[in-house]
Amino acid sequence: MPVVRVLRRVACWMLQSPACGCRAPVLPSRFLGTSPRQIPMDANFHSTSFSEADQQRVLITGGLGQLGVGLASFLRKRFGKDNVILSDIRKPPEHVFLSGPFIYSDILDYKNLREIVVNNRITWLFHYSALLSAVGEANVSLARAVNITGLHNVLDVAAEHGLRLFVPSTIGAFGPTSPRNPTPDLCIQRPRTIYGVSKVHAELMGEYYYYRYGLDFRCLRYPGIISADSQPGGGTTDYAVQIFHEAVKNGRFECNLKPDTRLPMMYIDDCLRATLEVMEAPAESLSMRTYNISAMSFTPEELAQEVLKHVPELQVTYNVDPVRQAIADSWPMNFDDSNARKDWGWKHDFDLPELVTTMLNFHGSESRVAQAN
Ligand SMILES: NC(=O)C1=CN([C@@H]2O[C@H](COP(=O)(O)OP(=O)(O)OC[C@H]3O[C@@H](n4cnc5c(N)ncnc54)[C@H](O)[C@@H]3O)[C@@H](O)[C@H]2O)C=CC1
Ligand SMILES: CC(=O)[C@H](N)C(=O)O
Repeated sequence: MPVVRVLRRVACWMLQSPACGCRAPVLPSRFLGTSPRQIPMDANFHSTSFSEADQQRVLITGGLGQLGVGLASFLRKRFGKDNVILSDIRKPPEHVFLSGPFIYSDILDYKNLREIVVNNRITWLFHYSALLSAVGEANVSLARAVNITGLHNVLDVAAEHGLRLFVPSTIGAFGPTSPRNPTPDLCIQRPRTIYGVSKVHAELMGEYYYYRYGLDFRCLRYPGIISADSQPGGGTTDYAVQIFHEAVKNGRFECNLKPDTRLPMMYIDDCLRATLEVMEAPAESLSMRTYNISAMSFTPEELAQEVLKHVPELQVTYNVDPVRQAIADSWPMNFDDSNARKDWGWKHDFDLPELVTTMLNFHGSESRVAQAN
């Protein structure tokens, strides 16, 4: 009988969320040994002076990439301009610098990160810094540093200061042995890129910190994201952004993936809304800490056909990049996001036709769209 009781307690500790109340208290030495990050035994990660009802103070790392500027502008509408700080290691363009707070932050510099969080009384952190799939393969050691060591710094700072932490994962966290059509939330994950390996690591570390230290870690696996006003940072799905720039600029597009390569994709507005929705979801509605989200799935050929409806003179050719093609061939073709839809009501707005009209309109081709209709 005592054995059964002990086993039950252990199972409860291993399986339940920190919120369940039946969990054993956090282990005596909560943190990481000898580093300056060592935390006193009586530290309480949730003892900041901010409550849920308080105004959030937000930090975005890696904010000058394809997604960060859009995220900042989206979150500023919700929390106020001065409460959302964009950060990166690059120099911001003037319009970004003038649009709200910007700060230098290298996620590899733990003390710098901690100073920013403390001085700005940050409560929520969106961790966007990363090297994406194609550039990651071109510079594995840098990708390992930024995507893995950088993540460790972010996790520690977030846990130490009781932050709510969002880290995006990706369709790239799956590999050739995962079910690809569709790919569920929970299945075999054996990616073969440093990017994918680092994202599986992020998913697992975030969940570990949640169960072990009560860190409020939330993660979405994004599909390829398509945005009009920002350039992609070296991924495998970049072609789906570039086709719009090229279609409008010179009426020609050379695609670096084969015409029948099917990948899950999403318009940036859906992606940013999903990100805020999962961050604002009540903890009790989240049955998992990492969710797939999905909107549409198409091949280069299907995307080109849809663009051609509006830009009939567009010429599309194919010159396959073997690195990107091998990556794409190992990724999901369709993403199963039924858990996100069930748990916190995720619903996308943009399918392929809306995506194409929105992108072309943004690129100033309203007249072409009008002509074609
Ligand atoms: N764009 C997409 O289609 C998808 C993006 N994601 C994830 O969303 C996040 C944002 O993606 P993007 O904006 O597209 O990436 P991006 O590659 O365009 O931007 C990443 C940013 O990280 C910054 N960075 C690099 N090293 C840094 C360091 N040491 N310290 C601080 N910042 C550093 C870069 O300067 C860059 O501005 C990434 O984590 C990515 O993995 C996930 C799936 C799809
Ligand atoms: C899907 C992603 O994570 C990114 N756009 C990439 O292609 O690397």
